Amino acid sequence: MALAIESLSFRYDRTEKDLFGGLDHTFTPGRVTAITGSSGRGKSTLLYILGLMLTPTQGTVRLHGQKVSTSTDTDRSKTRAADIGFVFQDAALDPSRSILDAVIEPGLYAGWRSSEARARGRELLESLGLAHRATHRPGEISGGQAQRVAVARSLIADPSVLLADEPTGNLDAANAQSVLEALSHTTEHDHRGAAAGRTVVIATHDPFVIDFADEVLDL
Ligand SMILES: Nc1ncnc2c1ncn2[C@@H]1O[C@H](COP(=O)(O)OP(=O)(O)OP(=O)(O)O)[C@@H](O)[C@H]1O
Repeated sequence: MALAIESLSFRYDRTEKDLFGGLDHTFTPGRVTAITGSSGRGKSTLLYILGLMLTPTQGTVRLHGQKVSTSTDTDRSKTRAADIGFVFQDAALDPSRSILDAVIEPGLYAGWRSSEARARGRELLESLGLAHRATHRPGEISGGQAQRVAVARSLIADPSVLLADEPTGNLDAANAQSVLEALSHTTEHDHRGAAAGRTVVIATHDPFVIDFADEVLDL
């Protein structure tokens, strides 16, 4: 069991209503789960909780059997760097650095050697159709290309858990397909020797993503 929520409840403040009402779910390694539900149901919030950026009001998040939702800030940051990739809806990239530098940054935080991270960064950009943009600055690429850069960045450290918030929003069908394949593909040379594949969780309204997913969690 890679990632699970147990009796999960969350409120932004006491006057707001509970978003999940004691939700239980186990996310299966090697599978893609689409989180669906109408606007405001808490799809993004659930990703932030799974990504250890928000703490549940009640209930637990378990990663590899460990109760991670209640660990210290330092431990949660370490877990995030080592295990969790996140594709945000509005990824802000440093305008002064190249696309390749933006992509490899989380790999360097996770302890990858620069040469190793750069090689993998180039591979990821290639698989997402962006090899020719590696030396460009973020201001020189389109919205759909920026979305794919955010995807490459989330994958650089080969996380066992990948959380993505509407990663195909600006993409045509061919690019949406390559994003979904990249997100769900685990490299053979996983530096931690982890098996069983990546746990991928995608918050989405996109029927193409819902169709691609192995499982759907409707909020
Ligand atoms: N920082 C915040 N403080 C207070 N309330 C918030 C905050 N962020 C989100 N909310 C509220 O929590 C609820 C869930 O928001 P969330 O963004 O998780 O929903 P969503 O299902 O992802 O929506 P969408 O499909 O529109 O992106 C909404 O009612 C939203 O207004």
